[in-house]
Amino acid sequence: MNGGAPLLDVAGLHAWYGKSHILHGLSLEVGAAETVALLGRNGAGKTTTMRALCGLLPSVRGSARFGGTELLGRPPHAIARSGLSLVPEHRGIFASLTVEENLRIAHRRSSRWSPEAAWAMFPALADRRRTPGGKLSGGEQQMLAIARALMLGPRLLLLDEPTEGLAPVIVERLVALLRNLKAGGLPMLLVEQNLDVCRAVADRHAILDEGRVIWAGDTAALAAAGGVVSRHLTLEHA
Ligand SMILES: Nc1ncnc2c1ncn2[C@@H]1O[C@H](COP(=O)(O)OP(=O)(O)OP(=O)(O)O)[C@@H](O)[C@H]1O
Repeated sequence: MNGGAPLLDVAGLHAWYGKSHILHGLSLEVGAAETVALLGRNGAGKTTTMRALCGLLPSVRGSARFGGTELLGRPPHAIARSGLSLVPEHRGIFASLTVEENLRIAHRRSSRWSPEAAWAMFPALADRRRTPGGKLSGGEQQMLAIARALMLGPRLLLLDEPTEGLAPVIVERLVALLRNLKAGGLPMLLVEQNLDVCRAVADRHAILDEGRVIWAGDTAALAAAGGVVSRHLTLEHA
C-alpha cells in the first residue's frame, strides 16, 4: 500500500461460529485505490473474513476500520450503507425477479452506477433484462450479482470467489470487467482460488491459513514466493 491511511484497516480480527474459533487475530489493509486478493486453502477463513466485515457474524473481536470508522459491532445494513458491498459466494440475487427488477430494487440514488449504466457495462445483462434471475446462466448470474452490488454505491467491493464454477471464457470476461472497475477507481477485496485471476486483477495478495494472514505481498513478490504459495493454496492455475 502506498502512503495515506488505508481505506480498510483490519487489525487482530477474531471470529467464532458458536464455540469454534475461526479467525485468530487476522490483520489486513486495503488502500484507497487498491485491489487485494485473499488466498488460502478451503476452510482457511476467507469467507468468514468477508462475513465478519459485513456484520454477518454475531461473535467477533478486534478492529476493522473502514474510512476511519469501526465496522465491528454495527449491523449489516449500516455497514452496507457506509459503502461496503458484498458479492456473496452464492451470488445472492432474487431468482424470481427479472434482471432489471434485481437492479432497480438494489439501486440507491447516491450510487454512481445506475441500472442504465449497468446495461452499457454488462451488455449480456441488457439482452436479458426481462429474464428472471433464476433463469440466467452461472456467468450471467455472477455479472448480475456484481451489477447489483454496484447499484448500492460501494466505496469498497467485496467479492467472494466470483469465478467459481465458471467456464474459462466467462472467467476472462469477468476479469476484464473487474479490471475496468479497478481502472475506474473502485477498490476491491477479492476472495479467489484462481491464481491467474488474482495476478490479473489484484495489486496485493494475502495468504490466509487457520484464520490468520501468514503472507502478504504484491504480484511480483507472489511470483517469487513459490514455496509459500504451493504450501498454502489449493491451486487451480499455479
Ligand atoms: N456456518 C458455520 N458454522 C460453523 N462452522 C463454519 C461455518 N461456516 C464455516 N465454518 C468453518 O469455518 C472455517 C472457515 O470457513 P470459511 O468458509 O471461512 O473458509 P474459506 O477459506 O472461505 O474456504 P472455502 O473456500 O471452503 O469457502 C472452516 O473450518 C469451516 O468449516
